[in-house]
Amino acid sequence: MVDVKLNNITFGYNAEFVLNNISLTVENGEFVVVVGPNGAGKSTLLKIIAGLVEPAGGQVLIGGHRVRNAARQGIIGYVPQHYAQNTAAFPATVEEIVALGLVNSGLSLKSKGAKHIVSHMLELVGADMLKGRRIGELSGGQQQRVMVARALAGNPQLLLLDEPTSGIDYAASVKIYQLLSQLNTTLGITIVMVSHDIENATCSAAKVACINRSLCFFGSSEQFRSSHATMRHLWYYSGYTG
Ligand SMILES: Nc1ncnc2c1ncn2[C@@H]1O[C@H](COP(=O)(O)OP(=O)(O)OP(=O)(O)O)[C@@H](O)[C@H]1O
Repeated sequence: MVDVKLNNITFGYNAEFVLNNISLTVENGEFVVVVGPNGAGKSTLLKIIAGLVEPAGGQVLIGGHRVRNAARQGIIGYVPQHYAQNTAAFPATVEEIVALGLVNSGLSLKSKGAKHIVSHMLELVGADMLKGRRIGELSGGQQQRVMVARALAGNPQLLLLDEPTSGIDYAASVKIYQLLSQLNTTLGITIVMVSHDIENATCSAAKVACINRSLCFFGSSEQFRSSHATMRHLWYYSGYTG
């Protein structure tokens, strides 16, 4: 378990200002969903937490360490956005994809130990029956489960997920949220997830961070759901007029 501290994070792509002075703390073992309209900077913020993008200003601390050190130590598991769409023609099997999560573990990916971990991770996400299948043959929901298994293989203390249910049907989405809740409560993994599915995500996550380039709201999911002001702010900036 680790906590995540964002201190005054600021970022822009070229001339475009994307994140403005964002500060928040995700406590040890907490499950936080990041919501906000399209273009709000959610994916960018997640990439900064993952250590994939360097902020222009401010600091990210994961368990008290600078994010680059945490990434090197394998503390972070990251599931990127739209993975499913990028893999259609990819020839690797599910087992091979999940084994990639072990590249920093020091284990040979062909070793018995690696195979054991891969099987265990696939069991954990309910995808063990898929292990010999090619990743590109799987449905979006199945692929997302495999990607969560890959992220878990490195034994992360922090799991970052960028829209894990995008393009996935309602029933499969609910199963993925249930899986994440279970991983959070049984393994104590800290989770930060970007999602547009406010209804389901706020049922699984204990806290919500609503951003629209700045932090608009950070508090409990119950508070968020009952806060009409927050919802109005969110929809106003997303162009929603209903
Ligand atoms: N690599 C990039 N180069 C330049 N601009 C980018 C890049 N990635 C994102 N942006 C811009 O930064 C802004 C924030 O993008 P980001 O993907 O972080 O938003 P988001 O909240 O995740 O959006 P969505 O909900 O649509 O996925 C957008 O205006 C986007 O066009």
